[in-house]
Amino acid sequence: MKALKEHFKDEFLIGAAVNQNTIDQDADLLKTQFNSITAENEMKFEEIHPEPGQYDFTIADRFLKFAEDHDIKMRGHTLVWHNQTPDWFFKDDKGEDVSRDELLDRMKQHIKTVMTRYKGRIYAWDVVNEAVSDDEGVELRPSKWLEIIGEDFIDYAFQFAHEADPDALLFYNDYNESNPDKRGKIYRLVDGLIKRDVPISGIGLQAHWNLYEPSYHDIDTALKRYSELGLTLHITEMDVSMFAFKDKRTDVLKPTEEMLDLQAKRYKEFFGLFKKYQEHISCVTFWGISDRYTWLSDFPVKGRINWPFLFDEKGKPKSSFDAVVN
Ligand SMILES: Oc1ccccc1CN[C@@H]1C=C[C@@H](O)[C@H](O)[C@H]1O
Repeated sequence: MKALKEHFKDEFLIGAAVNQNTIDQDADLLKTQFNSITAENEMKFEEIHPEPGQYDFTIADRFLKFAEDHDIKMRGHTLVWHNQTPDWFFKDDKGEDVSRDELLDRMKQHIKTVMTRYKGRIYAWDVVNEAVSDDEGVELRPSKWLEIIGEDFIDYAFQFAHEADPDALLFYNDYNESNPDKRGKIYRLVDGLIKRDVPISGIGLQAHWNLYEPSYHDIDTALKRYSELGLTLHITEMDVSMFAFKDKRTDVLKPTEEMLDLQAKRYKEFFGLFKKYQEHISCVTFWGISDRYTWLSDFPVKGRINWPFLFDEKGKPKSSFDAVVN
C-alpha cells in the first residue's frame, strides 16, 4: 500500500493534527502516511501562554522534536483567535479593557515570543484564525481583538509575525470557507491585506466538510477565487463528518455501509479538486490521524461518535483511502 505522502509527493504535503494522545498511540501511522503535523490545541494561546509573562512550550517542543526526528514539517496553529484565548490578555490589573496600544504591544510580544522560539523550524503559521463573521451582512467577527484594536488588528498580526520570522509562510485560516457569502468576505479581507502590502503568504481552508455539504461546485468556486489572489492555499483541518451540521442524531453507533460508500465518493471528489488546483495548494492537512480520535465526536453534538478520516479506529485504510489514492 503506497503511503499518502508518497502518492501526493509531487502535488502537496499531507498533514495531520496531533495531540498528546494521538502522537503516541498513532505514531506509526503518522510516520508512514504524513509529512506535516499541526498541534490540535497545544500551541493555542491558552495552552502556550496561560498566565501573564508565563509561557509553557513543553508540549509544543515535544511535538516539534517528533516532527524533526521523522523528517516531518510542522505548521503553527494559531496566534490570533477569538477562541481559546484567556480573558486576562485583554484586561489591565483593574479588570478594565486595556487600550489599543497596550493590546497591540501584548499581541506583538506574544507573536514574537512564540515565533522566535520556533524560527526557521515551523514553516507555516495560522497567524489569524476565523476573523470573518458567519452573520449575514457582517464582514468581521466581533471579538476583543476587533473591539479594542479595530479592523487593523489583522494587519498588525501579520506584520508582527513577518518581523518574527521573515521566512515563515503566514496564513489567514477559516472554516465554512466554501460558503459563497463567507467566501466573498474572506476574499475581500485577503484582497485588502494584499493591497495594503500586508505580508500574508496564503489562505487556510479548514475544510470541515461532511457527506452532504458543501457542494462540489461551491468548493471548486472557492478554490478558483482564492487561487486568483495569487497566494498559496493550504487545506488546514480536513475532516468529512458522517452527519450534516444540523443533524443532531445520536443513534448511529457505527458507520453504515451507505455512509462509508458516500464518504469515499466525497473524498474522491475533494481530492480531484485538490489535484485540479495543485499548483496553488501546497499542503492538505486532516484534523486528526484516524477515526480512533476526532474532535467531531464532541462537536457539534457532545459525545456523538463520528468517523471522518481515511483510516478507521484501528488505523486500517477505509474505502475512502482507496478512493483517494486510486
Ligand atoms: O468547524 C467549526 C464550526 C464552528 C466553529 C469553529 C469551527 C472550526 N474551528 C476549528 C476546529 C477545531 C479547533 O481545534 C481548531 O483550532 C479550529 O480552527
